[in-house]
Amino acid sequence: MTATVIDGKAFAAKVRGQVAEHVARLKEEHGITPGLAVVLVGEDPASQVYVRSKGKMTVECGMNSYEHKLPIDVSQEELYALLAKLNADPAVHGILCQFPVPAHLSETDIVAQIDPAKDVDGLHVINAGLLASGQKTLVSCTPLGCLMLLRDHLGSLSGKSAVIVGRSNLVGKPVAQLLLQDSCTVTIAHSRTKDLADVVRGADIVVAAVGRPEMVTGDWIKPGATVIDVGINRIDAPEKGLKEDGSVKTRLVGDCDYASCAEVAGAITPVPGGVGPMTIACLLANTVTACCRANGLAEPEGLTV
Ligand SMILES: Nc1nc(=O)c2c([nH]1)NC[C@@H]1CN(c3ccc(C(=O)N[C@@H](CCC(=O)O)C(=O)O)cc3)C=[N+]21
Repeated sequence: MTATVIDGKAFAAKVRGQVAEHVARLKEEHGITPGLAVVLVGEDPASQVYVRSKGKMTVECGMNSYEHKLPIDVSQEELYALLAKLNADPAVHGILCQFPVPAHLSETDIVAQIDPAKDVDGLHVINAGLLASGQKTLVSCTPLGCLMLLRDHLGSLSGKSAVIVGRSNLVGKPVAQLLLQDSCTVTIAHSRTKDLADVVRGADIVVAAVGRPEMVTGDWIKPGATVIDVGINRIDAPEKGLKEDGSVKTRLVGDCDYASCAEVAGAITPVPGGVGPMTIACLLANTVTACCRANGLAEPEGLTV
């Protein structure tokens, strides 16, 4: 058997199309343009690429993009002052501080400075708590993207057994909350889980979010299961040769060993082209949602849970 490939890239383009429609309607009917502010500290090349791509797609959807680049040695006070300014700015409906940040800053403390109503990353404890208690909130982009892909592929998730490998606040925990809300029987497995492969073999739905390249192999997968690979790992690919500067070329792999998992699974998300593009699409969706809520307007259907 060969798994159906879940095309996250195509689905993300569809979601961005829906976002653009809502944005156009907000403009026409209410004269409002949603705005997303992205804060980047330092000059990490990978982060710069992501931030540029987010800004480009924000504008493509008809929204305003505000990029704030701060030097790597920016003080906590200066960063918090910027966040306070963005919190107070009525043209800004979503705020995202790109992670990772330099060691002298704390990601937890940064998120706590962001107005929960503008926390389009869904990371503020208020939003995490609202999600955990089943209330309306802004849901983290990657977990929301995983849920959209699963619902699209499987329809109802009710009664299915889901095993999430990874317990991070960014992905594992919120994905578990969302799947529980959709009536899955949820297990959160992690590095200390005993007989991890056996646990995963019981799952109708596997969400791999550990950050370990190609850790989940085909012999862990129940035949026909749906596999969502959240991992984005850049590994050396000497078979591709050398870059101009003499360093080894790299390739992107997930937390699943794609070839062996695809032989057993019913469906699987590829890396790249799976969950990654959905993360950005959901960030844009969250910005529209936050904008509608801020203005007391009806929320876009299909873009929230
Ligand atoms: N506050 C914050 N929120 C985030 O959501 C956040 C963050 N910080 N820091 C970094 C991670 C990473 N992340 C990705 C988003 C899209 C792709 C994506 O679109 N990937 C493409 C390929 C990209 C490539 O080729 O490098 C794909 O999987 O097809 C990947 C990774 C968001 N993050």
